[in-house]
Amino acid sequence: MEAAIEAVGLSRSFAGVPAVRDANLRVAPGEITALVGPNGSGKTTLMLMLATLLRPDSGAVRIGGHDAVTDARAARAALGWMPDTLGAWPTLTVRETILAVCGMYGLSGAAAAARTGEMLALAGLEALADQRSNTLSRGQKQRLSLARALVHGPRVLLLDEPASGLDPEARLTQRRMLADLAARGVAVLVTSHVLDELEEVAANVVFLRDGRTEAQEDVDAALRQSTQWRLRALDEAALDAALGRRGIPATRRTSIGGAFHTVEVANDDEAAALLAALVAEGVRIVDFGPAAGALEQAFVQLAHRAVDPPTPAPDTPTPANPEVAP
Ligand SMILES: Nc1ncnc2c1ncn2[C@@H]1O[C@H](COP(=O)(O)OP(=O)(O)OP(=O)(O)O)[C@@H](O)[C@H]1O
Repeated sequence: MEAAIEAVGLSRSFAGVPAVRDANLRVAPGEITALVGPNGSGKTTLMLMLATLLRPDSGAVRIGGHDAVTDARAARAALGWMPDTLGAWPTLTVRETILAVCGMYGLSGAAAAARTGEMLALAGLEALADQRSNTLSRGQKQRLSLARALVHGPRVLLLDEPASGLDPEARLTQRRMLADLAARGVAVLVTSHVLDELEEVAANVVFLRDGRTEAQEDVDAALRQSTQWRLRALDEAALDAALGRRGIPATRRTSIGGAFHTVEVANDDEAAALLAALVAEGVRIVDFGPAAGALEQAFVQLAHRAVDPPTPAPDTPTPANPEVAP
């Protein structure tokens, strides 16, 4: 199947300092892929190139089958872009903002009004429709930003930190919306630092470190290796004794949900064997799983692997702001 989003050997430097280096990724239609990496690893720079808003120094980008550099207009028609800050017209109301975006995509009159109504309902912004966009809360701005990205029914969605500023219920609604769009064939690439939530919604992960995409087999290996596991038993003393007999050091912690133990486990096989052994010994386990999400543990592991020293790229212009591709 042809990829909906494809980057091959993508690089971009600022003032000779590489921000993205030889990055590769591929997202199929109907897939949600998480783009994760430490602060400054190049996620936004990569997203801007995919969104046709920043010209790559080298490499190729295809969006919905269109070359994002030589056929930016077609690529833009295929994609919806949600930046990490709204950047809307401050004097326009929420409704006027969406109507203006409808106009950019060639919708006017009754068709634009109908589409705007749909977008307001989708984003839960009907009650705020006549409020000026610069008076919205951060979370409300995020909802408007997503509505704006969806106006033209794009087959590709690029979302930079879409959940930032949203309350838990709005995050849940957004995750359901993304899953729904993916089920209808939309390819979604999403960045976030809230990895537990990404893990729930994304089927694949691309890890960016120091501007480079990590090899998929390294990411998969890191995801399989959850070192800290969390256990809770009905009888804490019985659990302590069973772990002691097996010579497994455990740390007791307390949380809002009650006390639990954490142990070091080398991999999923070892975790499964430990659970089977404890149950066989009659320890009544009520909670057993990775102490933090697998994605979060993989992130920490990948982020701390040895890094190559940064190499200056050949001379490149220094833009004050990201340069907009024509
Ligand atoms: N317009 C610019 N001019 C100069 N340097 C830039 C520019 N944009 C980004 N950079 C640099 O490129 C690197 C990657 O930045 P980028 O914003 O892409 O990272 P990020 O992974 O999105 O970070 P975060 O998680 O903090 O949002 C950083 O070192 C940043 O300082």
